[in-house]
Amino acid sequence: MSLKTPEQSRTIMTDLVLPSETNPINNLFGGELLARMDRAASIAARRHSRRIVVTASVNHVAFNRAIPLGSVVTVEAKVSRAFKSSMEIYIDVWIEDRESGEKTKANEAIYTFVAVDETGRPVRIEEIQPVTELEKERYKGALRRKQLSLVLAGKMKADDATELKALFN
Ligand SMILES: CCCCCCCCCCCCCCCC(=O)SCCNC(=O)CCNC(=O)[C@H](O)C(C)(C)COP(=O)(O)OP(=O)(O)OC[C@H]1O[C@@H](n2cnc3c(N)ncnc32)[C@H](O)[C@@H]1OP(=O)(O)O
Repeated sequence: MSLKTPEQSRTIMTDLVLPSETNPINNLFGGELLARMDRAASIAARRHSRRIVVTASVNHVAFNRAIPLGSVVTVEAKVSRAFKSSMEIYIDVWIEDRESGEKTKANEAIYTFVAVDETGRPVRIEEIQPVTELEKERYKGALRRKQLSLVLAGKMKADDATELKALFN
């Protein structure tokens, strides 16, 4: 049987920015965006694993562009790599120009989800096979990012993070 692809987990959520979701300078609250990304990522993780999933870590968030009130925001999440029970989810955030409809990349983030059983214990999941160049690039970097996240969380010794250390050699 062929492996699942990142495309099969792709989850797209499009929504508006309402006044109750903005900060005093009329841009989307960072926390609101984090919640939207968490929701999209959890569905992508679930689509890949078909199991209960929990957020284990927010590995990276870049708020590169403020998102103004009234914007149409699209959050696109895909599993970039599946390990034993954990999955890296890559999230791209786009805003749409009201006149032209053209989409501009506003932010991106990387989350880690873990598939668990009904008692919360991690369970084995299927591997994933990247197809496009971007998917292959994200797949390749995912082990390094997993090791960095584990080192920062105090769950791995820096000495054991071989893939991460290779960056500096
Ligand atoms: C079907 C389509 C339509 C679907 C339509 C419905 C969709 C409906 C979806 C609803 C989805 C709701 C989504 C709610 C999302 C929350 O909001 S969950 C709430 C927030 N999160 C939590 O409460 C999680 C609390 N933490 C835990 O339960 C445990 O720490 C964890 C995450 C299960 C890990 O447990 P653990 O004992 O550390 O287990 P351990 O074996 O050491 O690690 C397990 C894996 O996690 C990795 N890991 C652990 N910590 C980290 C870390 N900091 N960084 C990176 N990796 C880590 C390990 O490396 C390991 O990876 P693998 O090598 O197995 O791949």
